[in-house]
Amino acid sequence: MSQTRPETPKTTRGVLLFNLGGPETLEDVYPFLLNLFSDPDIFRVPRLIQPLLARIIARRRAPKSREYYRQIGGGSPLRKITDDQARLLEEALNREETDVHWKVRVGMRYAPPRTADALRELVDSGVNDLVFLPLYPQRSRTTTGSSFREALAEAKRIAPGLPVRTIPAWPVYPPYIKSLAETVGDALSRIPEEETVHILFSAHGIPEFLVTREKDPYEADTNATVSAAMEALQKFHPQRKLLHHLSYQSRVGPLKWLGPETRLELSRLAGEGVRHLVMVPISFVSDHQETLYEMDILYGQMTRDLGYKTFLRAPSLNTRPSFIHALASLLRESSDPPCASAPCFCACGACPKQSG
Ligand SMILES: C=CC1=C(C)c2cc3[nH]c(cc4nc(cc5[nH]c(cc1n2)c(C)c5CCC(=O)O)C(CCC(=O)O)=C4C)c(C)c3C=C
Ligand SMILES: [Fe+2]
Ligand SMILES: [Fe+2]
Repeated sequence: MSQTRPETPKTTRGVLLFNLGGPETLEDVYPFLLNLFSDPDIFRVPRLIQPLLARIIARRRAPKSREYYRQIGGGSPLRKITDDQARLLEEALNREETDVHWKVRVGMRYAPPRTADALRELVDSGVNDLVFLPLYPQRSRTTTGSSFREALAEAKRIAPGLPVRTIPAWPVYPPYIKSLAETVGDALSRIPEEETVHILFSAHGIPEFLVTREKDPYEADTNATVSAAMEALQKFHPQRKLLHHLSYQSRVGPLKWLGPETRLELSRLAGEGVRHLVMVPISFVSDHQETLYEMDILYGQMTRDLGYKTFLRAPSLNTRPSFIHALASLLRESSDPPCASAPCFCACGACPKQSG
């Protein structure tokens, strides 16, 4: 008589991928901006006046913002790309036979699919535990911190006791760095090998006081990504002469932001006689307004006017197989939050220094 051993039941693990979200149509621009400016983690004003101020600023910003989205086809592709990333990641994770069954969903901060809905869907489907993975490689209170704060509060409300693990950041995770270097390699392959190429990493800016006064780890994480990416590039392209720079884009409002500003760096480098430039989006893993409008259209025109011979933008990671593979290994390997040993604002509960 043959005996079948009872199989150990699989753990069903829910993964929530975080991103900002973006307006899918021009009508979505105002509600998106209203949600963004209502968030005290991204727009810091006295709590009592935030709702009123958020409406005023969103209304004032909307026409300018709409014009950007009009120029990239009438809306942000971020939702579609992130949904594709989630689907491919889930397939990659479940392809390997293990005792875990993975379910991956997207939770956006300011646009559908909203974090609370994604979380509810995962909990209702009977997951045994949850992993929160921001699609921001570098930590900042304005992005990772904000998403974690919302999602951890929501998880506590709808599923108290359900184990939650957070992956606050992955700025130098080798498979990510390799994939990022690959995108730069795509651009380099279009420039003759004997030419010196300047690589300009362009990151999304944040107000400077967050770093200087509140020790937001964003600038340090960004520097770490740049160093690791350059090390990988030099290894993969030993015969190329590569010089690199880092600047910050997308400033909003009157405060001083991290610098130098990308637009000014482009002028400075042109003044120094730089001719071949590859721009690398660094805080974003997916195409959206900041890559498609700001980099391709705005800086594209600027570099033509400034007389650059070559201006190429490294493609975004999007659904690049090596990137999906990097996220899958990150999820499989992660156990404890890496922020347990460094200052962090992710509100994961393991950070040694948190401010309210
Ligand atoms: C209010 C100030 C802002 C801070 C600080 C900020 C930080 C920050 N943002 C991203 C990534 C994205 N930003 C996006 C849009 C967007 N961001 C701001 C403002 C701040 N961002 C605004 C006003 C907007 C709307 C667009 C505009 O009017 O310019 C998006 C989505 C865009 C899309 O097309 O889908 C992303 C993604 C990071 C990584 C970051 C700090 C590290
Ligand atoms: Fe932004
Ligand atoms: Fe943390």
